Amino acid sequence: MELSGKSVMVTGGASGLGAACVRLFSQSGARVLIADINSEGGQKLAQEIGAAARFVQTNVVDEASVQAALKEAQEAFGGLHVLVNCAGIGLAERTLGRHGPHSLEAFTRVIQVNLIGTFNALRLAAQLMSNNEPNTEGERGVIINTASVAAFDGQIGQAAYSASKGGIVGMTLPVARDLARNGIRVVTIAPGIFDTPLMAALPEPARVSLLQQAPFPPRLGKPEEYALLARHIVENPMLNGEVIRLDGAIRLPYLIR
Ligand SMILES: NC(=O)C1=CN([C@@H]2O[C@H](COP(=O)(O)OP(=O)(O)OC[C@H]3O[C@@H](n4cnc5c(N)ncnc54)[C@H](O)[C@@H]3O)[C@@H](O)[C@H]2O)C=CC1
Ligand SMILES: C[C@]12CC(=O)[C@H]3[C@@H](CCC4=CC(=O)CC[C@@]43C)[C@@H]1CC[C@@H]2C(=O)C=O
Repeated sequence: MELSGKSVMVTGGASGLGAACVRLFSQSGARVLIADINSEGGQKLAQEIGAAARFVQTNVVDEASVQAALKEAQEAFGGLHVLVNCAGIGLAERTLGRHGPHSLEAFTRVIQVNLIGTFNALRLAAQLMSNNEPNTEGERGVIINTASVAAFDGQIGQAAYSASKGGIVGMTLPVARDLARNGIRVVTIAPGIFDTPLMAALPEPARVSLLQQAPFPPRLGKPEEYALLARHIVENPMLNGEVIRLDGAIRLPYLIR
């Protein structure tokens, strides 16, 4: 699907990987709805982009909140062709720590935002996309999810985070199969380690240690590199039902030192 003239919603679009998609997609001629819980960052980015962008404060976990964002896409842009799911949170907590077992509340929160929030946004977006006129390939929409390499090589302290990302990996194929009859493709990106505010939460020694494990290129990924792959997924109709690692060949060690 060609991006130019299309309507895109980016959850978590106020920061990091999502913000890079907002910038690249709007430069590519799309109109972009930034759907993020962070209103300060979202409004600032929408102002930076200008007429091609809108911000709607959105909590991906909440059905009414996502519906309100989609209503804005319908009213401001005439519908929705592409959803990029980037909203997510991190957590580091051992299953059995010094002070007792993992907090069930924290585990539930990570699953809620990362996994259920992704499904909530994609199911509601798919409904809106299904109203689109198909293009010559029969495509009505494209959905891009964000997992993590932690879905495959989760580290100590990442039970909740890895479970949430593993859930996104696991639902990619069945959701793509479900939506095939609607002409909607579904692809998940599993990033390695990217230079974003989420990553900045990691203490410097841990960052250095992780970078020493990066074969090539020996650096953090740039958010623009994530956005380049997201744009390619939109443009390439053969990509569907797949999880693509974008990681410079990194394999996470079992422990961040
Ligand atoms: N930065 C990295 O190295 C990697 C990031 N990821 C994943 O990529 C995605 C984007 O991460 P980054 O850009 O690095 O993080 P980030 O922290 O820069 O951006 C995440 C955005 O999600 C928003 N958000 C959080 N909870 C939300 C909610 N309930 N509803 C709506 N928005 C919400 C935040 O306000 C923030 O703007 C996340 O799902 C993360 O797990 C995966 C692998 C590596
Ligand atoms: C999620 C990821 C790996 C992590 O677990 C960390 C997170 C950045 C914030 C963190 C700070 C900590 O003190 C503990 C670990 C963590 C939750 C990292 C951002 C990207 C990493 C990832 O998903 C890799 O694929």
